[in-house]
Amino acid sequence: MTIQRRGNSKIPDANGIEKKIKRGNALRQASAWRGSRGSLLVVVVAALAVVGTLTWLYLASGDPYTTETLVRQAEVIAQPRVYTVDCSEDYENYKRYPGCTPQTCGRAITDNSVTREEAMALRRLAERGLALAGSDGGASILDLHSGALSMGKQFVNIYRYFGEQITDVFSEEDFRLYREVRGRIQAVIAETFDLDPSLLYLTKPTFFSRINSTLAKTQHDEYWHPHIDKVTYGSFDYTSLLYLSDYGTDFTGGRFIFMDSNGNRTVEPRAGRVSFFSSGSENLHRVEQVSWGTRYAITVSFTCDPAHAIADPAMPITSV
Ligand SMILES: O=C(O)CCC(=O)C(=O)O
Ligand SMILES: [Fe+2]
Repeated sequence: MTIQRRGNSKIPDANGIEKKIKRGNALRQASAWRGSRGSLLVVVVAALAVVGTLTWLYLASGDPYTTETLVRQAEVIAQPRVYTVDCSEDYENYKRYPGCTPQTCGRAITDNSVTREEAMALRRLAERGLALAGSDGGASILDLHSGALSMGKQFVNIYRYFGEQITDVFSEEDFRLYREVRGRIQAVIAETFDLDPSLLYLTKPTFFSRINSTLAKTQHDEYWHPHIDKVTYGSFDYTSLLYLSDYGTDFTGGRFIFMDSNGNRTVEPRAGRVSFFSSGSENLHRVEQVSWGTRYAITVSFTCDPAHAIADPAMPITSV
């Protein structure tokens, strides 16, 4: 007799059960994955919404802090490029001199007042003077008016320290060139700010600066701090800077930066370039740290107060 396997089709064998279990597991895993994929999608969509909203808010409110280059080294500016800014209240703490005290404030740059040849001659003068000593740190100054010269961690008076020897270093021609250039800077400041040039006076300090990337040794080497010239120097009403070397080729870093409430505005030094501005807190500024090379400049500044006027630097009268 044939033994029939009854109900064979209905009762699954061990293999069949195993397969079902595996299929069940696979289905459960797939649905779990579908579930986590769904929540991931929600997170991504939410993140995109947040980023989108922030970007929109940022663009709608305007870039809160920008850096604008007012003039690049390679440009040559024939006519002063003038930017007016509202005058600060600083001038109210000082006696006003009609025809001179800033009423319109601002900043301007020109490459047309001093030639590159004149700038090179002044740079050679600075190189010769500063070669006599110089700071141990990265910033040295030479003030032809007072005679102050950086030496190590302090200053010496070149006219006293070197005596008659100074006539081997500087010539009458050097002082004539300084005077000539000072006069032209005075004229362009007066014209730009609509002043009577005869009511503007050279004031102190007026100095050559040489900056390199050597580590600062004293506070005098820390030229990069933001400052306001009228606060730092008191007598200044208009500051001018005559650059004697080129940003990018003679040095890197060392750009001049106007620090406005809504951003930085930079001037890239160029030999022969004159940058000038009213000296109050409307023109808070700093110099970027020099990262390579050597930067030369002259600070030439003017006051409206005759009591703070100084004479042009001159060769001291040496005894015969
Ligand atoms: O050299 C410069 O560009 C700026 C110097 C300066 O800020 C200053 O002499 O007060
Ligand atoms: Fe300054």
